[in-house]
Amino acid sequence: MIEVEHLTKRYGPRTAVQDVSFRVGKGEIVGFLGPNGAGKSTTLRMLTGFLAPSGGAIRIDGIDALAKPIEAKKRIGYMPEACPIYPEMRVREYLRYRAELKGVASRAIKERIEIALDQASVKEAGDRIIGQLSKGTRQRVGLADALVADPPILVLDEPTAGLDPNQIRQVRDLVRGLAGKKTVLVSTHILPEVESTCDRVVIIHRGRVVREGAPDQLRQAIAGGNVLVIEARATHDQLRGALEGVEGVGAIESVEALGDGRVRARVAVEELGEGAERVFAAFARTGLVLRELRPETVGSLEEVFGRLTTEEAAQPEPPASTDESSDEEAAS
Ligand SMILES: Nc1ncnc2c1ncn2[C@@H]1O[C@H](COP(=O)(O)OP(=O)(O)OP(=O)(O)O)[C@@H](O)[C@H]1O
Repeated sequence: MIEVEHLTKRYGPRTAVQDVSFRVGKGEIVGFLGPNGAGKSTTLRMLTGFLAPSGGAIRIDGIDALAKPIEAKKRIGYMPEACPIYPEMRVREYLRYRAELKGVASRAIKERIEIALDQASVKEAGDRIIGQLSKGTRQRVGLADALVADPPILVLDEPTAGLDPNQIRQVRDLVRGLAGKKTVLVSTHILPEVESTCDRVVIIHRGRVVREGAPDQLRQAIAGGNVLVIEARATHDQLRGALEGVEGVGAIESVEALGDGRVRARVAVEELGEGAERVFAAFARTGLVLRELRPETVGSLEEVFGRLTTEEAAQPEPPASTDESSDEEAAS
């Protein structure tokens, strides 16, 4: 449904998005994850037709979005980061205005507004003045706006930014509830958000895609193979001696002295289960006390992200520009 190929955006000499390619299949919920300034909003604005790319291609539901931007836009409900909502309008009045703008047939507008209010869990605020709503409720009005024309694709830019934990949960539930019904691309810099709502994650850092996969796959990929964590009452040399020549046991990747005659080591093994059995037997043979033996796991995607961005941070910064203006803003 969404195909992005070699997308690039330069702001003067600064390249904000560089050679970004990814796809979002029909009915998929994909998280677009990256730290602040990674290029998420710039990418989303390009693929929703609000910003002209410097290079690359975008296809929305098979339509070339650069050649036929109006056709492509009709298929997308876009919720920008700072949702432009008119504070003096009432919610239903605003959604009517938006539905008309989006070309919803006039006989269908009333029903579409009620459905969108319901989907965004904001029905109770339908007759209230937007300027008097809490930030969370306003955010949900933005979501109702994205849904009002019943587009097959939703592009949501940080929909939970600035919300309290309760409101965040509501928005997450809502996005999850769209699974299978809509194709969703949702940007965030918050990892638990993608873990709990997304089928797949595209991680962007400094304008480039650094990883892509299911949240679980990403965690495994970064765990870096089969590693056992061993804690024993032993010296470094005793540990090395116990593991020497044990079948299926590879390099000792690190050893840490814990004091009190204990060490903790990370050891590469060919296979986790068998490796653990063999390490256990080897320690039993030597009579050394084994205190802990477990596969190394990466706790959360938070850690994955930390590792990825640290790897990337080792690379030099792209040249900065003082020109903050966009070179080719597209008409909305
Ligand atoms: N109009 C602009 N002119 C110049 N540089 C810009 C402009 N808009 C964004 N940038 C720069 O492009 C880079 C990517 O910004 P972008 O807003 O896309 O990041 P983001 O991942 O959405 O981050 P955030 O969550 O902070 O919005 C940043 O370095 C930003 O400073």
